Amino acid sequence: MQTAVLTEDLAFEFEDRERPTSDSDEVLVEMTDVGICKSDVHYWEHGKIGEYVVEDPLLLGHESAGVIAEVGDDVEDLEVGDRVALEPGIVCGTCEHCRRGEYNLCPNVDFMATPPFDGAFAEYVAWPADLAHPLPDNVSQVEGALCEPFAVGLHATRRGGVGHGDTVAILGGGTVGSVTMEAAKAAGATDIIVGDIVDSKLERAEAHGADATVNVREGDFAATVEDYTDGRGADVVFEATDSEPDVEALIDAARRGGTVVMIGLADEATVEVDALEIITNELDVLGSFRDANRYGPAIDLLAEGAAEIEWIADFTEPLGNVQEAFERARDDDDAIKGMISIGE
Ligand SMILES: NC(=O)C1=CN([C@@H]2O[C@H](COP(=O)(O)OP(=O)(O)OC[C@H]3O[C@@H](n4cnc5c(N)ncnc54)[C@H](O)[C@@H]3O)[C@@H](O)[C@H]2O)C=CC1
Ligand SMILES: CC(=O)[C@H](N)C(=O)O
Repeated sequence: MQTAVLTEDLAFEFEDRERPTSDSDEVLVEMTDVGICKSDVHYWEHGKIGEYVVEDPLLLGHESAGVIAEVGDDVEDLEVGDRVALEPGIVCGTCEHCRRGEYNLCPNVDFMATPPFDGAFAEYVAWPADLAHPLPDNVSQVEGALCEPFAVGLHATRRGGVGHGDTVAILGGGTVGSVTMEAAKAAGATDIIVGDIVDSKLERAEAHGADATVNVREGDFAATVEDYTDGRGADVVFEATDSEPDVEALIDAARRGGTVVMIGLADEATVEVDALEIITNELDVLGSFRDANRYGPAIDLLAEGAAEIEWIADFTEPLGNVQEAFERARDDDDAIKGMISIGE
């Protein structure tokens, strides 16, 4: 089968690899669509994210969907031909976090496209059946692949306790900011303010439900939220940029007793914070990492039309054009999400 491998020298090479077979609890999936995550772009450009270093050839891609080609002997609920979204983290199931249901925090996770674990830039992937989520007829393969970031947004809005009638402010209008906006709307938020540094991202956010936007290179995020809310502040504020987090702006944008949820993973994230502002305004400041048990809700919301996410996908390239696709994902500020189609 064809694969696109990121070599130790950070170049893409096409490698013919043996097609995997499914173990008894696995399905073999013929991949169709894989999103390019900014973490994939980061590995390609820099060879590492934190402690994770590309030391051996690696398949990138962890936002993926495909069609089942083979079913392991012990798999009961899935059939050949089923269209599925693949949840990318294989967890141990026995650590404290797995047992608490917060398996996104499992320290023993094998996560696709995170060294040394291969991702989905391959024609076939053998994957645990319980992480292969069937897609209803009205949920597309692209939406299936984008369930991964959408699940991140659903987890973050759940962490933040977004509820009916809430005002939500989101700093960052890229993939994570956009899916968080969709998740917040689905959770009942009625007022959404988005900040970014790229005008086209703000226009896209407005077209899909943002009530107010601000380019934070020209205007002030917290002041915009304050103006929109007549001085009250937002119930829940999300950090979804890839830059050093402007924690003061996030705190200032939250109402007294409100919540700040940090999602973005900046290279440089050590910041000064006025703890008194957090204490005297009784703010909840929370982190949000990946997701646990959000694929089911993600697929249900898409199937019911309660959320739309396909609009974040701007361009699609075949696996053979992976280099060009990554260059565009890196260079085109107007594009939110690039997709790789496999098997074309
Ligand atoms: N905590 C988690 O579970 C996850 C975290 N992430 C992280 O979230 C961050 C965002 O990821 P994506 O949305 O995929 O990236 P992205 O590149 O699609 O979006 C980032 C957005 O932030 C904007 N931005 C950059 N600097 C800004 C600033 N100073 N103020 C306002 N906006 C600014 C950019 O213009 C862009 O629209 C990354 O750091 C990524 O690693 C991604 C997935 C899961
Ligand atoms: C941090 C990322 O971008 C990625 N989705 C991951 O969960 O590793």
